[in-house]
Amino acid sequence: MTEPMDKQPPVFAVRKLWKVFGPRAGRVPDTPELAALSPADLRARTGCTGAVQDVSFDVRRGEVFVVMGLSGSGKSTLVRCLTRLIEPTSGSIAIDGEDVLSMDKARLRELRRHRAAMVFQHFGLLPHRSVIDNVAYGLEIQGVGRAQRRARAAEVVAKVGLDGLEHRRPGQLSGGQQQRVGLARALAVDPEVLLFDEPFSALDPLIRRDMQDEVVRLHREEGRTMVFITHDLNEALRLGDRIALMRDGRIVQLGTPEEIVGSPADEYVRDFVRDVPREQVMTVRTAMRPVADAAEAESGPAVAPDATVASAIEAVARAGAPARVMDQGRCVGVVDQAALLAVVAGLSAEGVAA
Ligand SMILES: Nc1ncnc2c1ncn2[C@@H]1O[C@H](COP(=O)(O)OP(=O)(O)OP(=O)(O)O)[C@@H](O)[C@H]1O
Repeated sequence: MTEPMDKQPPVFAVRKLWKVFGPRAGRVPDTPELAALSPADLRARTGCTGAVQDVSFDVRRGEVFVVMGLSGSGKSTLVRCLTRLIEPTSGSIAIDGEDVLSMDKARLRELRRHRAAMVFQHFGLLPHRSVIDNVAYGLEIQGVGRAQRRARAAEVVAKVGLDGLEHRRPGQLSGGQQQRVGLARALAVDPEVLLFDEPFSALDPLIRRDMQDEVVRLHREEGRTMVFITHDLNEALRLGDRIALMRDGRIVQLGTPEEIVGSPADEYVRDFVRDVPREQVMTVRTAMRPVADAAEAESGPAVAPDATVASAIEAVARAGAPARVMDQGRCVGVVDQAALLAVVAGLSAEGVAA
C-alpha cells in the first residue's frame, strides 16, 4: 500500500451515532443529562440500554477496521447499524458519501446485497444445496444467470481453498470449511466492504488461526475494505489495520495495534493490553533513535522501519551490534539493545532517554 490510506475518502463515515433500546429511546441522545449517564445509571433511570453511545469514526478504503470489546460492549449493534439491520436512534452514517439513514427499502437492499455483505458466525448455509450453489446463492437473488453465477462461484470457491468440495452439502463439511463457504458466498457478490460478525469465534483455535490467515491473505490480494467484529484481542491485533476498542457502548480508543498497545488511552485499555507480547506488535520505528555519526549509518544489520521489535532483537543479537533502520535505501535511524529492551519492558520513549 503505497498511498497513505487516510488520504482517501472514507467508505463509511459515522458521526455521533446512538442506538438506545427501550422506552422512548429517542429522548436519550437529545437530553444531555441522560446522554452523560453510564449504561447502568441510564438503565436505572429510564429502563433504556445505551448499546451505542455517541460514536464517530471513519472506515478508510482498503483497511481492515476491527471493532473490539467485551461481550455486551455494543460491537454487533454498532456494525448492524451500518447497514440498518438495526435502526439507529440518532446520528449519521454515510457510505461513499451517500446518506444511509435516508435510503429507501430498495436502496437498502442494494446496499446489503452489493455494497456491504455480512459474514456471520452462524453462517446460515442452505443445508440441501451444494457448496457451489450456496456460494452462488447471493448472485441468484440478484438475478444473475445460471451459467454466469456458477462460473463466478467456482472462481470464489477456488479462492477460499474449497477446491474439490464443490458438490458436497454443508453437513458434510467441517466447521472451518463451512465458514469458508460463508466467506465465499459473501465474496461472490463482490461487495465493496465485507462485514464480519465474530465469524470465527465458534471454531477451534487451529482452524481459527487458519481462517485469520485466510482473511489476511484475501485482504492482501484484493485490498478489499473489511470491518471485523471480535472480542479476542489477539485476533484484533493480528487482523486490524486499526482497532476501535469499545466499552459500554463507547469507543474508548481508536488506533493502530501499535498505538493501542504502545500508548493506551486510559487504565481500562492499559489493563486490556497488559499481557500482549509487545515485541510482536511494536515496530522498530517506535524504538529507533537518530544516527549518532557516519560510521553508525554504515555498519550493522539493516531492518525496515515497520519490522517488529521481535525481528530487530534477533538481528541485533545475531550481529552483536545495533541495527540500522533502512527506508528506501536510506538510513533513518538506529536501534540498539537498550531501546529494544525498553519496548519489551513497556517503558516509554522518555523512559529510554532517562
Ligand atoms: N434488541 C435488544 N433489546 C434490548 N437490548 C439489546 C438488544 N440488543 C442488544 N441489546 C443490549 O445492547 C448492549 C450491546 O449489545 P451487543 O450485542 O451490541 O454487544 P456485543 O459487544 O456485540 O456483545 P457480544 O460480544 O456478546 O455479541 C447489551 O447490553 C445488550 O444487552
